[in-house]
Amino acid sequence: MISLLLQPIEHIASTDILSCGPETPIYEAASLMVQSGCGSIVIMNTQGEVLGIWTESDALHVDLSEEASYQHPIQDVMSSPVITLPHSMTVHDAVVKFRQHNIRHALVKKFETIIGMVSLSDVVLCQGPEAFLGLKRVGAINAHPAVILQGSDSLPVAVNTMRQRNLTAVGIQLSDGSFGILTQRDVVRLVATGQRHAELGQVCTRPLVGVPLSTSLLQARQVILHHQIRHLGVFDDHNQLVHIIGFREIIQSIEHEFLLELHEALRERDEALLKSQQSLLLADKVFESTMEGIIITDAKGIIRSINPAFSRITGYSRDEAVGNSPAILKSGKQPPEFYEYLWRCLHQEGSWQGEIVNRRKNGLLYTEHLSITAIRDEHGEPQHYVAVFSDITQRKLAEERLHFLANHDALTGLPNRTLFIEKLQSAVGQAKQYERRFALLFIDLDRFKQVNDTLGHHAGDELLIRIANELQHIVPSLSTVSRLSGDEFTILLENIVSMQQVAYWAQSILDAISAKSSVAGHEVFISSSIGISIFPEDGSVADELLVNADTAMYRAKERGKNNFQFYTADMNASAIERMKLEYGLHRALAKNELEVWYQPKVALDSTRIVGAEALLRWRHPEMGMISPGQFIPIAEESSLITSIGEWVLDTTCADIRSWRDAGLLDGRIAANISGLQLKYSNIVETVSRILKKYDLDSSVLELEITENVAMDEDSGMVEVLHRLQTLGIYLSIDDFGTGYSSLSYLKRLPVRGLKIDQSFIKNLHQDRDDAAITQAIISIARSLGLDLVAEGVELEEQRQFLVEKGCLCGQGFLFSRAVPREEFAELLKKQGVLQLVELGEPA
Ligand SMILES: Nc1nc2c(ncn2[C@@H]2O[C@H](COP(=O)(O)O[C@H]3[C@@H](O)[C@H](n4cnc5c(=O)[nH]c(N)nc54)O[C@@H]3COP(=O)(O)O)[C@@H](O)[C@H]2O)c(=O)[nH]1
Repeated sequence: MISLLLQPIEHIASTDILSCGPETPIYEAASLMVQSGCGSIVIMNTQGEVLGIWTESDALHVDLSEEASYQHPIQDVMSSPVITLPHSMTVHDAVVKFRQHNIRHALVKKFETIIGMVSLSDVVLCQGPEAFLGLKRVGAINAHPAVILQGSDSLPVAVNTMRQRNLTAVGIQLSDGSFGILTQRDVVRLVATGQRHAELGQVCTRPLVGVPLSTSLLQARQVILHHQIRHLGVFDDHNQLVHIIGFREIIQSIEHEFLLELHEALRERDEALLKSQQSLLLADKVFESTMEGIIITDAKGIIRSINPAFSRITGYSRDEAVGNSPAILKSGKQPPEFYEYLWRCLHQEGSWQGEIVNRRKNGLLYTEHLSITAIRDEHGEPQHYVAVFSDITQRKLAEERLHFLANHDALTGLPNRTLFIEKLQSAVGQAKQYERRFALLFIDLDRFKQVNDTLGHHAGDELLIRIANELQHIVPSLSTVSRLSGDEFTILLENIVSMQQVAYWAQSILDAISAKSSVAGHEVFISSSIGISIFPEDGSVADELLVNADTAMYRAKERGKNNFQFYTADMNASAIERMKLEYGLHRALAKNELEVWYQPKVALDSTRIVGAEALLRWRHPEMGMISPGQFIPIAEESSLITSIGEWVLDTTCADIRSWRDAGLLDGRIAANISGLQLKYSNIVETVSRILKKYDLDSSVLELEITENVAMDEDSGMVEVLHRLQTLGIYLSIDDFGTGYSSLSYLKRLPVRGLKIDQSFIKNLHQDRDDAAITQAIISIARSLGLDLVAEGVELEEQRQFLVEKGCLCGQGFLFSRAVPREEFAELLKKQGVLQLVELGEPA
């Protein structure tokens, strides 16, 4: 309905307009109306101006009693003024005008020319009144009761009656009982022909076409159209004429329903309009206030509109953007194929979304998340493109930062284990594809833990950062340096051509790391052990290469640290062995698998026992007796040395106590003490506590410290040794001659004895150098006033040589191997109480 109401009135106006001049006599105007079948005539002057209108109902006002009145000019009886409506006015607005002016007709004007006439009936008819007509009965239209005159009544009586009672027709009862009808149109016809006094029975139209009360208005309308008449008689069940209804009444009777419907339709339209206005307003507000930038382009991609967020993000004002292409934002970071794909998506699917790097007006790059949608017309042709984007630069930076943190070591900034494994896997893939070799270097810092423990974690961190920088500078540019954990670093050397080349880099790394450096205000000497595996020889997958480089690194540790080792297949066996030992060592103490054995120290001239060295033994349930030379380094690496060392001291003191109680021992027993134990285990307090525990005097215990440990000037060793000396402990230097003792430093140490290393004793009877060294050590000891013990005396010639040169105390298989405590007790028993003698007193 709405669409019909919104059409212009010229579409429904009737264009058959009858007109006459204002001077036209009434009868002549009536005659024109009768001839043309029109119900009205428009009165115009010669300029074509509308002066008034004369309708069928106006004909009732003609005085039929006076003949001259027919001659009067029409302008005397016309209605004026006439409402004129513009041709483009909507039907809806015309209805409003009809109601405002209480009229049923209006002329339609186009460019000052009257082109037609529109009536309320035209409006109703153009809406298709069938639906309303079908629902209503003729009895329900509230028509006037029929006015019935007699056929013998005169025409003026009928005209007066119709005028006074505002009727469009009256019924005429004829002498034969049938009915005729006189309508306004009949009156016009009679005016046109000049009849004034005729009897109604002569001039009425007969017969009166009638319908019963129950007839629907739709049927009544069809009867009217069928008979080409304008009025119907309505008869009740007793065949009495109750109403006379005309086409106009029929239409008027549904006007009410029609207007109600119209009102409802308009209300709905207004509501819909309001809603759409509100949603437009809302959309407008969203457009203006959203945080997302919005660009609307035409079909050619030219910017037609942008919102404030666009300007905020890009820096381009509305004037700068509108009329331009979004290419003003192009950063050059996306290749042409990217844009080709974007446009293909837009054409095929109507939308695209993704991330894109663009450039702000100030030249800075930013990343945006962009959604573009094509707006198509009803033919599917794109009319506009709407692009909505948000600036995700900060989010991307945060994501990148998170990604970096997840893949890099926070302290050094180097790739961490996760990223290293990725790079290693990728290196394997590349090397396989291009048949190349690469080397994996596994670097572990030696004694880094001590730096941490003694100087604190800040110093440790400082050292790690320095080493990380060092490594990055030293290796070839395409290498990847990573930090796996703590003091473990890896280096991937790609495209290697020879083992010599790898060895060169490994040595360079060792040299760089072992250089003396200052950390947290202290001079530290740090070194490293490097294990190397080569692709493809030492592994075809990342894990295998890493495990093998790690194994080779352990071999480097075993070989005295500060060196590098290439992986070899046999390393695996010893690595597994080592793992087994380490695992077993953890439970050895708890399971009582450790024992302390004793090797006698004898007076070389008399072979009488003058002391003993406590030596640790591990009776492994499966592997049998394991030498301390095998497991002490593992204990040192895994920090087990502290508890094991303490257990040795406790067991030794317990044995001393029992031998003293048995009256077997009145002398001194030596125990070995590891450098780590000395530095990090509160050795002074431990020794003091254990002596107290067994109620022993400190003079019964000797501690042997290896030469290298004793010479470590930077570790605070001297202070510990002094404290032990203060406690009354006898200190001696083990393996003397293998290290690099500075005699002046040695002189300052609170040691009382030297033990000549067995490597010199072994061949002294046949090697002049060893004999000379041994003799030199004996001289040094003498000049420094130190006791001497020769270790590893296996032959009589060795014993004699030593006695001759003045070394009077020795230890070796010539006299006894290390034996279990019970056996040692037996040895003591055989020769009586062990006296404390000044061993090896220089001659
Ligand atoms: N920190 C600790 N170190 C310890 C402890 N117990 C032993 N050790 C050290 O282990 C290394 C190996 O010791 P071991 O296998 O017991 O060998 C000792 C002797 O059995 C051996 N020896 C003695 N005489 C001879 C000989 O005539 N020939 C020969 N081939 N070997 C002989 O020498 C080792 C004693 O060496 P040393 O300590 O240098 O006097 C060794 O370094 C031990 O120090 C422990 O409890 N803690």
